[in-house]
Amino acid sequence: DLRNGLRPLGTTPDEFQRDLLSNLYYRRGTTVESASAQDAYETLALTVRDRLAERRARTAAAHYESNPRWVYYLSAEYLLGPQLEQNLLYSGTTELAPAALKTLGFSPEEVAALDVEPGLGNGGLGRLAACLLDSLATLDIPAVGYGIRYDLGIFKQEFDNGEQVERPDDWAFQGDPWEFPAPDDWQMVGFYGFLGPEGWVPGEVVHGEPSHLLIPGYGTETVNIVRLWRARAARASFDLRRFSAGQYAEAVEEAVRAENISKVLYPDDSTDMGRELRLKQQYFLVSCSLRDIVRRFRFRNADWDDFPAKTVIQLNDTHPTLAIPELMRLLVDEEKLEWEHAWSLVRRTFAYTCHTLLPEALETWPVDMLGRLLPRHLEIIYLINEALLAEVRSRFPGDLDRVRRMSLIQEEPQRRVRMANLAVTGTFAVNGVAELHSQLLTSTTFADFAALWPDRFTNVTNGVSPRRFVRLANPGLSTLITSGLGSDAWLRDLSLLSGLAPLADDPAFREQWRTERRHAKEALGLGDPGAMLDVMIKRFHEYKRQQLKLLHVITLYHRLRDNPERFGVPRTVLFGGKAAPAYYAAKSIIRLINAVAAAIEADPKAYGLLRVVFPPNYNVTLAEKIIPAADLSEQISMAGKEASGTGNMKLALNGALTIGTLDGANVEIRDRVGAGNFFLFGLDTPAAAALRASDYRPRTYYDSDDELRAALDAILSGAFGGVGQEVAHSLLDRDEYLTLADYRSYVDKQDEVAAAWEDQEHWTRMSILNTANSGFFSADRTVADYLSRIWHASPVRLS
Ligand SMILES: CCc1ccc([C@H](C)CC(=O)N[C@@H]2O[C@H](CO)[C@@H](O)[C@H](O)[C@H]2O)cc1
Repeated sequence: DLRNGLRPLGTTPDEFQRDLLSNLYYRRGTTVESASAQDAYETLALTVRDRLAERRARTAAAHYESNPRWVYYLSAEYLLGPQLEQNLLYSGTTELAPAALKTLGFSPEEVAALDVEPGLGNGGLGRLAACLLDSLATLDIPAVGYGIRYDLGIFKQEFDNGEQVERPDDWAFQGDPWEFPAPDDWQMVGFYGFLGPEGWVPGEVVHGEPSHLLIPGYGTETVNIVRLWRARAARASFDLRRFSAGQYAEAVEEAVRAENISKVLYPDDSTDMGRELRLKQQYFLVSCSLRDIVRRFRFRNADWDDFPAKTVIQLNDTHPTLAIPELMRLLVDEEKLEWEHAWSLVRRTFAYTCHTLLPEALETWPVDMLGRLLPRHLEIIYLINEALLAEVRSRFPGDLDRVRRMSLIQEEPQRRVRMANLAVTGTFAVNGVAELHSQLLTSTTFADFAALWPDRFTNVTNGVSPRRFVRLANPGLSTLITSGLGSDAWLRDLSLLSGLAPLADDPAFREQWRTERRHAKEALGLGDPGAMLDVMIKRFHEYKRQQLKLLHVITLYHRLRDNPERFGVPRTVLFGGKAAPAYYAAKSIIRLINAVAAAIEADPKAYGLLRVVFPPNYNVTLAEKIIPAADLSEQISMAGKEASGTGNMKLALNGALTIGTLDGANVEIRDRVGAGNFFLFGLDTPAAAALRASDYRPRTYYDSDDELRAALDAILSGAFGGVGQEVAHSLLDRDEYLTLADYRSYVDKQDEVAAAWEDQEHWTRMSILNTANSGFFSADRTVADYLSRIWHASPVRLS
């Protein structure tokens, strides 16, 4: 191993420079004279990667040595973000890169622009997975993330005449210097077929080929991995006979069919579309990953009874829930364990995190589709259901409704398998992602299961990586925080931020704070740095209520035109986010926002007072630029709908003030930063639910509120490029998420925001206190909670 003759890679500028050049020659196969920016980027990446790979080798050796309890994170999505800056920071080579690149004739900015992020996720769920992996490594926990290596990630968003258009995201067409292909660890996955006397006989077999990316810990030696599976046709599937007969398409048909499984990420983040290919993707992920997990277990263990002691598998929402019947199949059909024995192992191995409250986001699969694709798994699900319903009947005799509600099989209108019920039944722990969310799960979505298994339910409030979303995204403010606290220990213990609170009373520190924030706004270059930057960045969904923010913008515009004294302070409103391609209502809101933005931009009266900007293709890279510059964070979802939110945490940590409802983690943010440092408005969850359940008439709000009526009438009249009437109609007729009911409270609260902004000393004080009191929202704390409440794994420190 490393100590035997392998010289550790150097950390001096010369050694780094030398390694960069040798990588340019020997691994990139080019010279300084003819090196392109892409050559420079890839060479730098390899040079940095080597230093992490060295730590990876030592980590793997230590993990093998200690045969620890492993945390396996199964997720259909990972939003890892751009890798270069992070790996430079985590390998301690940030300072070495600029000089070395200079010898190749390129600047760090030129090269960083080529650092394309792997967009292997939609939004919150995918980014949370990435933040948790970062914290698992930083806390030296033996862990592996498993996912799918989609060829095409989340679509690129462009605007055509204000309309969202989707372009394929071929993120790795240049190859990815950060990944390690490991085709030799391939796995076989079966689909379709029939149940013969000897068990399941698959009708189609594909290969899963893994590659992994390094997940370095910050301020520690540990380097874990995320293993991503890519579908390939089983060996030699190319049909030479057909090819030589000129049937070229047929010759590669099987290969294309196989590769399609990991071809593209499904861009929906809240509605179950029930596509068969998505089900194939989910089974492909869990089958490859479980075989790999069993292979790793077998390295050091022989007794199946040790499996739950050595292994905890976290299901990131319902998407990998097929792992439960798949492990049952492996243990019963292949390892020949007794059913009950296998079931006791399975239930002690899996845990499930639910990330939503929207009924339409809870996945259900048609029994006939699942039965055709995975006949043995349907059989196993039926057997699991039998045992479940027997337990329900014995605990709640005669309660047929409860049996019907809890069954893994929905009978009406179509027979479908309820993946959330299966996830709860086959796991030892179920958690929501914020206090309010977890409460609502046990009082609504999973109330029946909470009555049956109360101890199974817990909460783990989300968190975010302080390294990526403060240190890397906001280096200026980070330096000021470190100087204010006297050390950068806060990067590994974010609770230390509380030491900033006294500095909120220090005018000099406040001045520096404002200066750093101004620099971030200038760097963003979207709107006048002196204006308040009011930011709403998240996926588009009617429950998140981008439409409410838009009604406020139109109201401000009307005030600006009709009674400027009520307008308030110069403001730039920034929207960022994608809508699922098939989500028509969300795309209408995007189009209307762009139309309103254009109308205001074209109105000289608005110049310097009000501006709406909507940079396309919001992703992790853009988030890192926008978040440090934001003054006001819009967290305005209908109470009871946003499971947690994580953008809210990133913005508060960077000193933005939040205007928000008592929803998701907003509740905990407000509790920690103090009610005086948070702009609360709107109906809370019980009030919203009551109004929703009553005969809510949105039109009454239209009739009784002049400003609201004026705003909706403007849209209806086609004042904004003649678009958006359908948005206004749906608000007046249905308004499922109580936008009109919360309008007045919101607009009035925004007036308070404007008044607060007038007093910059007061605003800066609140800004510093938001950062100081948001240490709780570190993903390190989140992982520590998962460890103490669910995972119970221990760190393996490298000597
Ligand atoms: C079936 C289609 C589908 C795909 C993805 C999802 C995700 C669960 C949606 C998601 O990203 N949820 C978000 O998860 C974040 C991390 O926990 C939370 O902070 C957000 O509140 C939640 O909306 C639901 C349904």
